[in-house]
Amino acid sequence: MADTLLCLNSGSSSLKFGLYERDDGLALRARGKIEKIGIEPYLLAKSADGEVIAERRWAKAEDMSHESLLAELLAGIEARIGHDLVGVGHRVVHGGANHAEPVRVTQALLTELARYNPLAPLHQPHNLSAIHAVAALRPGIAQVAVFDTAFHQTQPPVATRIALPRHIIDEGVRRYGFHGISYEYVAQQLGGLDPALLGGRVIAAHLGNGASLCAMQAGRSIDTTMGFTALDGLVMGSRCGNIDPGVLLYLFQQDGMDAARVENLLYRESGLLGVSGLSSDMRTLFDSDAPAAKEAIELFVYRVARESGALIASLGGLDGIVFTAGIGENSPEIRSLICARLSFLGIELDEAANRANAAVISTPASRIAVRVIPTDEERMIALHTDALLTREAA
Ligand SMILES: Nc1ncnc2c1ncn2[C@@H]1O[C@H](COP(=O)(O)OP(=O)(O)O)[C@@H](O)[C@H]1O
Ligand SMILES: CC(=O)OP(=O)(O)O
Ligand SMILES: [Mg+2]
Repeated sequence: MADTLLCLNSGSSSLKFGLYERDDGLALRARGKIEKIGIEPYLLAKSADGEVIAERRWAKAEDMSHESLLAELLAGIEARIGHDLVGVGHRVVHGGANHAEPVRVTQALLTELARYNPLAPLHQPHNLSAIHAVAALRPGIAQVAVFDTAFHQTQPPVATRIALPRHIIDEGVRRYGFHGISYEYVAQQLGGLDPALLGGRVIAAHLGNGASLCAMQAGRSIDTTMGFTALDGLVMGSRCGNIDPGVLLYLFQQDGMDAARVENLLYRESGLLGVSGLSSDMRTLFDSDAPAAKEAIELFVYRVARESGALIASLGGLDGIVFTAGIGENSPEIRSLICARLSFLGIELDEAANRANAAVISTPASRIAVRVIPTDEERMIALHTDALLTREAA
């Protein structure tokens, strides 16, 4: 039986996974997602050729913690493919300043990473609890942490600096950037599809539930819209993005909110959800006739274009845009609206290609190449986990 790797991407309300065969060039054996954790968990897993291999809904009364759901997932996987799991790779959203590469999980690492829980409250505690759950269920199995921050370690110091007094900066208060696993995968794919473009100046737009832009020069991150935390930058599903810090003072001083209330407001009640008053989900907003839903979409697009302008200045020009993640891969309307706002750059969209979610959606005459590259964070985690375990065994 072939050695397999399990890769986990655990978020606030979802747990995505991929299962890869090590000796077969990391061929995908199964992938899936548990959604709506904490509400009404729903598992859908498919084989590499798309056959449904597991589907389950949990009733409200059942134990549906991340840990118990992961236990069921592991049992289900092993019932199907046997006991050949040799390693588990995890997306860890915040790696702080010390990790430019994936690392083997140790007790000391877990202690270090738990310090970042307050800096990524929607992700980090779940990332770490998945690691603890695997350690409890399969003691001794090799676990690898792959960081969302690592790809951005190539940013120049000026891009990471925050204009606060030195003693605060010295505490590690700086811009890090996130979605790095996705950006690294997109850069690799782009290198295969269009090496000349990868060698140039590119904005990669990861537009999902969390959303950010990455300015890439020669395939490396030189700037990004997320900063110290994954709250910064674009308008997101339920996060506000870039905000005047004076608003926070107002909330504390005038509205009398405490830190926990403000954290909840900024991470869970704002963004598309806050502006629309309806939903954090872009599809729901498109299905709605409510003026507030339209305003939320308009603001999302406006801010992508505005932040793109900032990154184009960081790059000193622009050669291409790559859209990825849930909205970026699947919403021709959003891509078209963003590109219309940026048409002054000489972008010309091929509307038929855009509607078809084609790989290239700009016309041959367009001064800027516009592409769609589906991201695959689980596969990127598998590549890193495999490479690290191979190095260790050598
Ligand atoms: N066809 C579509 N049109 C518009 N938005 C879409 C479409 N498909 C998915 N999305 C949006 O993608 C977002 C989820 O993106 P995803 O990358 O899966 O998020 P995450 O991994 O952060 O949970 C949701 O807002 C969802 O509505
Ligand atoms: C970092 C981040 O925002 O991730 P996600 O898009 O998965 O929420
Ligand atoms: Mg995501």
